Amino acid sequence: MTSKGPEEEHPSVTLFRQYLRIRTVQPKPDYGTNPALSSILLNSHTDVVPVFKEHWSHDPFEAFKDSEGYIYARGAQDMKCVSIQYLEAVRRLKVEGHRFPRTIHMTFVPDEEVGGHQGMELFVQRPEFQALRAGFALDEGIANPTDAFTVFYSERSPWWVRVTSTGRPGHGSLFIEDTAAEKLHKVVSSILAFREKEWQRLQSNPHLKEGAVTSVNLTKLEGGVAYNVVPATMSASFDFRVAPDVDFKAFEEQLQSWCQAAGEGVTLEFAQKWMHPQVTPTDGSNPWWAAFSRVCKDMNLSLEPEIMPGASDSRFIRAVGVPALGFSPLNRTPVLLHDHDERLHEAVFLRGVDIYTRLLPALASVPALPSDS
Ligand SMILES: CSCC[C@H](NC=O)C(=O)O
Ligand SMILES: [Zn+2]
Ligand SMILES: [Zn+2]
Repeated sequence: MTSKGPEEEHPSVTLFRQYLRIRTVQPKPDYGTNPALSSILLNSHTDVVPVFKEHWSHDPFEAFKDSEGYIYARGAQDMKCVSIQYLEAVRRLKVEGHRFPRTIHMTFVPDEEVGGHQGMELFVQRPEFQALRAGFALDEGIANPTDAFTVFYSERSPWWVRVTSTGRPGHGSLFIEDTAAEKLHKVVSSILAFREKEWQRLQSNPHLKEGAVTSVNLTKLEGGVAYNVVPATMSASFDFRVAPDVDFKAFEEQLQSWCQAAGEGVTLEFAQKWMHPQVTPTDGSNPWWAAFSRVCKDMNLSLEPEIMPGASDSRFIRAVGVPALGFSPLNRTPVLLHDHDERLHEAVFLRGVDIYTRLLPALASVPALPSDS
């Protein structure tokens, strides 16, 4: 009755024995932790994007698991998987009685999918965020269909630009000069020519990944009231994602000059203009990268470091000086974030828990850094 094998041991006894193993011997007790060091922040967002239910094979909020083990749901990849993988890894490490020098914090934030303006953007400015004393953060990445894992060290900056063109109105049957439409057409042509140039640059260089060039899409055209009325105003909206190595001032001047070249009365306004691109180094100069990549090497995981094409909450974290990596431990998985039939195989999900279970001890044990004092 007293002595059982390790599998059968009462969990309370296991916990007791783990506690006994911590050498809290005076006069230099090893309490295991060092709250003076900066912490590790595990961030995830809780919101998900909308669904077109009719295009789904299963109810996107049922989390249906098929006979092969694929779990279908909105958020299966982006990014409810990561939230639970963090929690499960932390739970596992706690159950095993591990203590680390650095504290691990988890944040579950709202509104990432609509820009984070009421979420992480505000939170990083709050005293509660400062109180976490984050030294390094992990946040979401994107699945990788191959054997490799993608890790993001920077992001492109979202610039949402609305170009408004004003011109002479009149009857739709006449050759009216200086119309809003023809001037808007010029700006649209200039911007779409720039798009083509960036696309070609990406296509022609196999070393460049999507996030390394600037993308733009024409996403809205507005204006007009009737077939036979030439409107005095028309507008076009563009979603630019500006690569981190671009000279932002020169780029804005380029946009202005395209508007000016189109004629009088063409102006632009920004609905979103991120101006603080930051790069988290992925070399030996960054001890967080060293710890992260060392674990991946030890686990035989191959990494593909990239610039995130879209925008995540990482940009707010990096902008307040906290290095961050965007990493969702999802390989051999088609990229289905924001798509119909978003799904994740349960084995990939579980493997991700294993990966965090190895990553977190390494990150939370990075020795004291100059930035810690
Ligand atoms: C730029 S604010 C919107 C943020 C959004 N993030 C995830 O998709 C994105 O469009 O990248
Ligand atoms: Zn996301
Ligand atoms: Zn998303």
